[in-house]
Amino acid sequence: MGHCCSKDASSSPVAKHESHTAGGAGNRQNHQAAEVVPAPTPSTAGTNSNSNSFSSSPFQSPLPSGVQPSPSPAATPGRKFRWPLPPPSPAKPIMAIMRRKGHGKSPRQGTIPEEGDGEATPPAAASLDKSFGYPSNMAAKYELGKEVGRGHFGHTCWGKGKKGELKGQPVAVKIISKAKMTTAISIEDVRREVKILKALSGHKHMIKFHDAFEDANNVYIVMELCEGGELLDRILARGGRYTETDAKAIVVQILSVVAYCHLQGVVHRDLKPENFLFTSRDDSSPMKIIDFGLSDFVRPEERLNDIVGSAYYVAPEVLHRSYNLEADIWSIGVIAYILLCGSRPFWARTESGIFRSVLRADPNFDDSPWPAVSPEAKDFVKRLLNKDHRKRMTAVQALTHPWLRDETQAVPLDILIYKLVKSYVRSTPFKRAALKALSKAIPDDELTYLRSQFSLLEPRDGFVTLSNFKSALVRHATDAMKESRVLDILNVMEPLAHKKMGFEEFCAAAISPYQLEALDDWENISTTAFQHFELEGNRVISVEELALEMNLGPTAHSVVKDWIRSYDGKLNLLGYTKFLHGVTIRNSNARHR
Ligand SMILES: Nc1ncnc2c1ncn2[C@@H]1O[C@H](COP(=O)(O)OP(=O)(O)OP(=O)(O)O)[C@@H](O)[C@H]1O
Ligand SMILES: [Ca+2]
Ligand SMILES: [Ca+2]
Ligand SMILES: [Ca+2]
Repeated sequence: MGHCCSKDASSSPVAKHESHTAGGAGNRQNHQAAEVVPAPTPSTAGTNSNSNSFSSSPFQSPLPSGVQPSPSPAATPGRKFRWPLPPPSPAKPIMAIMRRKGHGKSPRQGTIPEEGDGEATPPAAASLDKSFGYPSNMAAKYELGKEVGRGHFGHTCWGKGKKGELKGQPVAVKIISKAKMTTAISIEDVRREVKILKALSGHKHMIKFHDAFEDANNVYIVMELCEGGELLDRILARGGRYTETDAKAIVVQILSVVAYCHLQGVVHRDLKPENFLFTSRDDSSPMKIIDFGLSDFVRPEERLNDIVGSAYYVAPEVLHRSYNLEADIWSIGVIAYILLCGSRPFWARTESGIFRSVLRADPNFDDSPWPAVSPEAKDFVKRLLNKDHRKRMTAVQALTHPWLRDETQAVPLDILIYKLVKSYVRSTPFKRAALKALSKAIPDDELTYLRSQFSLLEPRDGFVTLSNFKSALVRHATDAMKESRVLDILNVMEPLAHKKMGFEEFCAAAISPYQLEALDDWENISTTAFQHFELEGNRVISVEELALEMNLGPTAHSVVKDWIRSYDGKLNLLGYTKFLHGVTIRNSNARHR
């Protein structure tokens, strides 16, 4: 059902977005094959339970006769049929009404955000300051032409430089109406969009920013013009499915630019095929990432809590209001899934149905074409679509995954190693011994990644210290990194200042037990690791001491008792793996730390 029905539709931002949804879809149909049917918007969902509403899509095989699609995949775990999913048509933003920064609501496991979650308190529009400090003389520098694209927040026009370097050059001008900036948050979003575009311009898959202007009615963002259309349109034109080779070329470009954003402490929060543009019509044209309208700066350890993005692509932890960079990785998983099979991994007719699916349903990897997809590709997608954000690969790790690995390409620096090494140098000797044993059991695939990261730290005589970590970050810093305060993490890595770390110890420091646990081979890995631990690190430990090591309260004593062998007072295998994870008993159902 419509999500804005309980609110004053005329003034709610949702209503505005809804109307733009319609405009966007109509616009798209003009330049696309007529048979492409966008997914139903929630406002039509309640009245239309007919599976034939998608029958004209090029991706559809018809449902078995008499089978009604369930409105919620998650609610029907034992179902016999998986209905064919609709095509990946333009996604609309998650209802703006759920957007509440710093809203005191703590994430609750298993709750699904609904309309009205988060109070809608439209501030007096008159009190909003809509001046950005951008120059107003756009007409002097650029000529404006016809519309080339439209989103929910703005439309984009063709333009041409009138003077200077860009004289005679085509550009794109995204026009964002000030009338639609009805909250302080939406104004801040535009300010941040410009700031981020400016700071990140430079990567080869990043849209190049030229200028920002404003007048009484609009903000204008002048940028490089991409003439090859959206990735979404190419997916649709191909009938939804890419060969693995073609999918790889797309996914590598996405990961490469997202790895760059992430190192700078920028989370995009709206990764979807609509937000990647090809520079030219050419089949082999490179792609550029656009639309930082929902992006934010984030420190490595910070948790963001506002629910933004597009429902089909939103990560579960975003719905739980506690997330960081890994949320983007989930969205890339959704895109990769779509490229490889032509359907969405999480789908339902209503927004809350999609959320339920995101939170609880396992994507289908069994039906056609999945049996014909390589095991590496499947493993790749599964490791992006892990519901536990701690188990997900980072963008850099994904680039070094066997499905994509390319020895000829430079691997970017990964902020994850800073987080992990930081925890390592601040942990107890017993924990470090446990991690050292684990590092001796890791598969070669993981070593490729670790080697690349270690060499990016430019070790001297095989050793790194805090200054190596510092200069590696500084070497890659843009203005965005100042804003996101990524460099702050170096302050808490202080124990490394007077310590030299060789590759062996780096491996122990820069591995994540959570990520390793997600591997099919985890049982073998942990058993082998435990054997090393038995030889070198397993010492006698009391229940009290173990609880202390793991930051557990006295109530946990009865649980950890079972992790210690009665005959010699050392950890057993179960205790070892639990200890590695640092499970907190009381919070073991809270997935966010
Ligand atoms: N640099 C560009 N060159 C060509 N077309 C562009 C460019 N930037 C944006 N567009 C077109 O304009 C559309 C809208 O731009 P953008 O995605 O930035 O707007 P938005 O309103 O924030 O969108 P959304 O609804 O996804 O939030 C894009 O989907 C694309 O088709
Ligand atoms: Ca769009
Ligand atoms: Ca967009
Ligand atoms: Ca946007």
